[in-house]
Amino acid sequence: MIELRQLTKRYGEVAVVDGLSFDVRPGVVTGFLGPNGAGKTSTMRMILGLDRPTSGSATIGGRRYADLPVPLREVGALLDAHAVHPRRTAVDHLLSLAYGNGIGRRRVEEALGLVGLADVAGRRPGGFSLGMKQRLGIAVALLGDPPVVLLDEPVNGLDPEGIRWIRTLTRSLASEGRTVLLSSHLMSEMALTADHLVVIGRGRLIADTGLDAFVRSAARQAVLVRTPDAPRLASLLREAGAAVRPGADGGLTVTGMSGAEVGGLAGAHGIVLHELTPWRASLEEAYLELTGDSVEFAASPAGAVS
Ligand SMILES: Nc1ncnc2c1ncn2[C@@H]1O[C@H](COP(=O)(O)OP(=O)(O)OP(=O)(O)O)[C@@H](O)[C@H]1O
Repeated sequence: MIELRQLTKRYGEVAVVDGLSFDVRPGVVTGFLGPNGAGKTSTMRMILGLDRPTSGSATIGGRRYADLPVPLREVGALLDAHAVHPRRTAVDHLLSLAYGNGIGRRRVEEALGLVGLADVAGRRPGGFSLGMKQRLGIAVALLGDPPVVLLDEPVNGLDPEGIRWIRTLTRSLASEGRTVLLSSHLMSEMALTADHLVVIGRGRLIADTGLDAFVRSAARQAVLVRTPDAPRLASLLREAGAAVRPGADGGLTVTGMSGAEVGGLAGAHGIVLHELTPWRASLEEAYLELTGDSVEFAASPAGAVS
C-alpha cells in the first residue's frame, strides 16, 4: 500500500505537486493519469525517495522510503529505461544492484528470465532496443520480488507485442496481491490494464475512482438507433423528453434516454428498429473532458486566430 498525505513539492513559487492525498491499494492496477507536466513523475520520485517533499508525506507500507531497511525488497520501480550503464552487461547491471540489497545471483537470473532477457544476459544494454531496455528496467523493478511496483510510462515506444506483455505482467503482479501504480498516456491501453484510476492536473487531485465509474461520471452516454421510420420515431422521442440528433448515415443519436426506453417507445408504437446501440464514451474522451482545464500547453485549433 502506498499512502500520500498532502504531498507537496515546490520549485520556487511553483507547486508542481500540490497537496496530493490518495492511497494506492494492493491487488489492483492503479493507473496514474494526467496531462504533460501534471506532476506524475515528481510524485513517483518523492514516493521513491529521489526527491524530498516540500511538505506532506509519501509512505510505502507505512514507512517513508528512506526508512525502508532493504528498499528493493519493498518497492520496485521503472522510471527511466535509459538509466542503465551502457557498457556494463545486463547481468552485471542487475548483480551490482542485487549485492547492495542482499539479493543473490539466483534471483538475478530469475528476474532476467521473467522479462525474457535470459538469452542476452551477457550483452551490453548500449546496443539494446527500447523494448529490451524497458524489459531490463522491469527486471530491476522486480529484482527484490517487491510487494509494491511503480512503473512510469512503461509502454512508451513499445511495439504492440511489448505493450501486451506489459499489460499481462502488470495484471499478473496485481493478481498476486501486489500494489501496482502505472502511469501512461496511452488511454486505450490504460482502459485495458487499470482497475482504478488516480487523475491529477497541475499537481492536484482530479479523480480517485474505479475505471468504470470514471468513464460513467465524466462522459456522455447516448443511444444510436436506426429505423426506416426515423422522422416518426424522432418526434416521439422528443415528445418523451429525449434529445435527438440525426446522423449523416440516416441513424439517430438519442441522449437523455436509455437503450431500453428507446426500444420500449419504438415497440409501443409499432416502429421497426434495424439497430439499437447504447454508446458510451471511451476512457480517452472521459479523460479529455475531465482534464481539459488543467492542460498546461494546449494547441489552438488549426487555423484559429488569437
Ligand atoms: N527539478 C525541477 N526543477 C524545476 N521544475 C521541475 C523540476 N522537475 C520537474 N519540474 C516541473 O514540474 C512539473 C511536473 O513535471 P513532471 O515530470 O512531474 O510531470 P509529469 O506529469 O510526469 O509529466 P509528463 O507526462 O510530461 O512526463 C513540470 O512543469 C516540470 O517542468
